[in-house]
Amino acid sequence: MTDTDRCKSMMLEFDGIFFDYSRQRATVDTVSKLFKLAEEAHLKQKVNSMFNGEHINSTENRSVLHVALRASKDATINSDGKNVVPDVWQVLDKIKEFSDKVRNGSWVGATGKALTNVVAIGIGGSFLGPLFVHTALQTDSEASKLAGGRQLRFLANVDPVDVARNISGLDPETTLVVVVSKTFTTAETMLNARTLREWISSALGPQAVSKHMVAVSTNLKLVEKFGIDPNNAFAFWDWVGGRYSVCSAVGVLPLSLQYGFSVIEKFLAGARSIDQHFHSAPFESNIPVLLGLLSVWNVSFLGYPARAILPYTQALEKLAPHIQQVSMESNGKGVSIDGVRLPFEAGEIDFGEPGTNGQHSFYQLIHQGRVIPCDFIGIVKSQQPVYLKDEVVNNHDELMSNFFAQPDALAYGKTPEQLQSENVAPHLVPHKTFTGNRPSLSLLLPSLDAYRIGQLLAIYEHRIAVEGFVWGINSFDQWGVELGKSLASQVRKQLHASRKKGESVEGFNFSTTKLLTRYLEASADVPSEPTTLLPKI
Ligand SMILES: O=P(O)(O)OC[C@H]1O[C@H](O)[C@H](O)[C@@H](O)[C@@H]1O
Repeated sequence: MTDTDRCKSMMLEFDGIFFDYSRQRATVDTVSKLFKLAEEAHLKQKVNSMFNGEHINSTENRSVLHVALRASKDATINSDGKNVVPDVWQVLDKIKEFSDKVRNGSWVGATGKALTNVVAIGIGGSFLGPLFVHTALQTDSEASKLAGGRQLRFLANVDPVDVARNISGLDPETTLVVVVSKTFTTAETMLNARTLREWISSALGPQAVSKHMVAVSTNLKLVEKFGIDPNNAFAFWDWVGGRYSVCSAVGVLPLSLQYGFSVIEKFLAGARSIDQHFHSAPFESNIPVLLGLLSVWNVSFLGYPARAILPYTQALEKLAPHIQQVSMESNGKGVSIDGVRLPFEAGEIDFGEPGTNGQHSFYQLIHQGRVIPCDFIGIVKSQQPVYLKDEVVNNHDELMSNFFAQPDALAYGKTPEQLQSENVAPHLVPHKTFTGNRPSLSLLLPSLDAYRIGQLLAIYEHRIAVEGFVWGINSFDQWGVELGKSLASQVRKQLHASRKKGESVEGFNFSTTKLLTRYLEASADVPSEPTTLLPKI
């Protein structure tokens, strides 16, 4: 087989997305062995089980049906014997109605002013996906026109500095707060929600809360208990994992408030297109399956534990942070789905930055240090073309020159012989040598609008599921986040007891006792009496 034949067989296209994996360290034979591995792992059956609503998240006894969130109205997707699609569309219709009202000014704040600013409070899956999509849409021409005069901000960290940043320059009279939490118990989100409730009610009176705060949750009882009108709550379901929830009200509500429902409907349609492809295409032409198998190849067979996500557009600057959660919370597991300790390491270390910024930061390590398989993501038509008449190329071509050059630099490198023929000083030859043979793959999207963003999201979601299915783990639970939470609540109790009653630090190991004591002593001037203090910025 010639190299051209090999390359040809490692390129494919689906619905406008061009995928080239010819720069992987894999032969055609490797790929067919990976298909055999997928068969051994019952990949096809596992994918079908997911789409059929079986309880594949066995440790939480739940189905995994984020695909139902973007199903068309007439589709049937069952969970526990019930078609969930009508419920999904009932919420989507409610979001459309509510977001239209807020956007056209028929839903106003307590003082009669239109609500032009939205602060979405949420963390983890209730934050990263919506932030990624928002950041990607901000510079899209259609979406940005529809967002004219409106602001969408995200308050995630429990750090009061994040509160200060989020309310800076905002007027409670024109602000709508959307509290987003699947459980409605997450400590960070609930404290931030109480903080912004105070911000609103101290400015406009407690009765203003019903006009200025709405919620997205699976726990509607707790929403009501918090003081949010249940009519202003937008539901989703326990078969939607937090990190897979951007297509539920978690993302659709804040994004529709900012851009209008019609734009977000296109985003859902893009994700749906990939869902259908993933569900039905044979492995050889299935983009998420190939991506997932190649990741397994890189991690488990070649021993490269990390992956760099390198989109060549600033609009995708929040893709890597979102994928970090989807991938690392899903596949960072130590035992198989049956609870048996894995004889290999699952999961992948994900990080990334948009090109070209990353090139001036960590690419040195990728070119000459450790081997990090790279995802290069390029866009054919820029969201914001710029062309200066005296320049050699337009600005997007300049960006894309790097998108095309970097994978070859990684793949082919530069040999000492080449350097010698360029008369490089002998003592510099080892420093200037590039070993090459460093794997990457390229995804080329025709443009970056709501539809393409939906496709990209679903490609990564399904790729990560494929990896988990092949590794034989449960990609849909996250028990590893619990221990830190319970230890934090022990610390919280201690801080309360020490500040209010002067109790000394007890029950912690030597190191934590020392650190806590020092922290308490050095911040003894912090008010311990109940006074309400809000950031002033
Ligand atoms: O949406 P919530 O219930 O507030 O949860 C927010 C986040 O909490 C935890 O950190 C989980 O590990 C995440 O998966 C989840 O997205």
